[in-house]
Amino acid sequence: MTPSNARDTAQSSAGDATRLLWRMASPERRTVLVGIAWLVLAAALEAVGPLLGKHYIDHYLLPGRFDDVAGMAGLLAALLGAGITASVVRYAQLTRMAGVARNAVRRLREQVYAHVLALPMRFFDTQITGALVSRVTNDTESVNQLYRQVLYVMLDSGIVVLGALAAMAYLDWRLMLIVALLAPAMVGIVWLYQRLSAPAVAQARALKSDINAQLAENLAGMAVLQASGALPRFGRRFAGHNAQHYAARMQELSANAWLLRPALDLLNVLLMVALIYGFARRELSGVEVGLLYAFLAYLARVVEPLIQITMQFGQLQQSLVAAARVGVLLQEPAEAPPQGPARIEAGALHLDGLRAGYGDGPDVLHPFDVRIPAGSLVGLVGHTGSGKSTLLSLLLRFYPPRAGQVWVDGQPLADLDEAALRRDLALVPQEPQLMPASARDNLRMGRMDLSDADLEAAAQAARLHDTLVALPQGYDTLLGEGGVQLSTGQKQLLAMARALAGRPKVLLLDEATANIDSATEARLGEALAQLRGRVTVIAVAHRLSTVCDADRILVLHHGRLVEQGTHAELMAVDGGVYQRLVQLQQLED
Ligand SMILES: Nc1ncnc2c1ncn2[C@@H]1O[C@H](COP(=O)(O)OP(=O)(O)OP(=O)(O)O)[C@@H](O)[C@H]1O
Repeated sequence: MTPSNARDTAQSSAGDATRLLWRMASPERRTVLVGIAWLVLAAALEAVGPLLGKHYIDHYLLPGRFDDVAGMAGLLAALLGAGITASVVRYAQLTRMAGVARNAVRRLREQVYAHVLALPMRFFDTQITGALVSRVTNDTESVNQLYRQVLYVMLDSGIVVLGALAAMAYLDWRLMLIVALLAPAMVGIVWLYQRLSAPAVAQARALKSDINAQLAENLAGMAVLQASGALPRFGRRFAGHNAQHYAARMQELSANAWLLRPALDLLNVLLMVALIYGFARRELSGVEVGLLYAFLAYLARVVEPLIQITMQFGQLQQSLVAAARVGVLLQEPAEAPPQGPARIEAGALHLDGLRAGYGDGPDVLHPFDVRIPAGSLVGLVGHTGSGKSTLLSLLLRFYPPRAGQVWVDGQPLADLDEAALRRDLALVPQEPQLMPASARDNLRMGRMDLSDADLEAAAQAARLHDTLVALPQGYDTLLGEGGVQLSTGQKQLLAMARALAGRPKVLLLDEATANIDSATEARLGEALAQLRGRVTVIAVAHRLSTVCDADRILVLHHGRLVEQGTHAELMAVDGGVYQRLVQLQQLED
């Protein structure tokens, strides 16, 4: 992000960020309003202090009326009572505001998480995982700081300042006006500070997200990094980002160091001089000594909170940028859930003139018309990059087609209820993912309607049961990060069992047997054969032995359906793409 871009982001989004914060806190609007009312009361009680002091000077100290013990004791009791009550009220309210802040951030984080998970797959094509994680964790935490500052320091200090100014106006409004000059001066300082620091803050935030992204990317690809000897190059890239982050933070800190506390301290001294000058021009009678005391006491109550407020602007700036980044993520359009059929009854598919591509790129799948009867086994083959996975992605509704439609049992796939789609259409992906959880939980994947017997039956069918039973705690052994690591082939079997456990109507296999030895593959073939007639299976395979007894094989070439038929029919096409693929594979073997 260039500095000017960063400044635009920071400034244009401050309003959006404020609206977002208000929305998140709005369920507790009443608590905030009641809290403000109590804080006003606390400020009023505190403002009474110097008035009582003035009364003591004017009525007891200067006239020497020390014999009125009862009066002085009353005064002292009033002073103590006001001070203690103000402290208790403030403590209670600030604790209550902290609860509001934490609740608002909890709500925000839940909303961001749910929103991100509901975003269409194409969104993730352009996102870097670490940067997204940074938004959901760091940025929302920074928003918490914002609430704390707005609700605690700014609100509380603002009310104290107003209380002190009101008391000064009651005593002498002309002298109060001299003190009130501090407010526009402070606004000027903060404005200047924001202009100087906003771009640096936004830039530092974006760079921090880059740093997180690089770290996440490196950790995920550690084996490749180490094997390719790329560590020094990545180290230099990391150091580069880190140095830029340091420079951006230093730029912001130097604006902070010059403008916030020192500038206000200077203003404080100037005000003090102005006030004393104001008093010097008046006749210093006995009454005026009490007034001078009260004014100096109130001046401290105006200046210190104002310093507190301005000191917060550095953090405020960062938090606003973070809130804006979270806001942008929340504005990312999610798709409305379709309201169509709630089940896939049979699993008959009709691929009707599908055209597909990514972003603004060219079409990678060109229209063809294929009807797949329910319960049949269909092989999908073709060279690398021919569009096989793209076709599966359309069936999974990860991307909408540019034209055409998939029909499931005569209903548009696009209308199928989301839960039904995910339950009745299962995928065994090319790269199976294990969660850091037990084998059982990895099989169940949150589907609480599946019994242990269902899971074990699926593991039996996927030829994984014996492997799992042999683990230290059997099905309860922790797998994945920090647990037992399965081999790539075993992971594929687990992904297969996971898919079978839900008893899908349509099963998509994306190179599901690529890492499995021939003996296991043959046994899996038997398991798949048992699904015949009950489950529609579409199997993408490079290893053609997997699909040679399929009911039909679809051959894709540069995104076009160029051949289809049984293995025997396709082998009979002299010079055909399928025949060549088989011959090439025989040569490799
Ligand atoms: N997320 C994506 N963004 C942009 N282009 C993509 C994306 N995924 C695939 N492509 C492009 O679409 C084309 C088809 O890719 P696809 O993954 O469907 O091929 P495939 O037949 O499954 O290949 P393989 O056998 O290697 O898995 C390729 O040219 C690929 O570069």
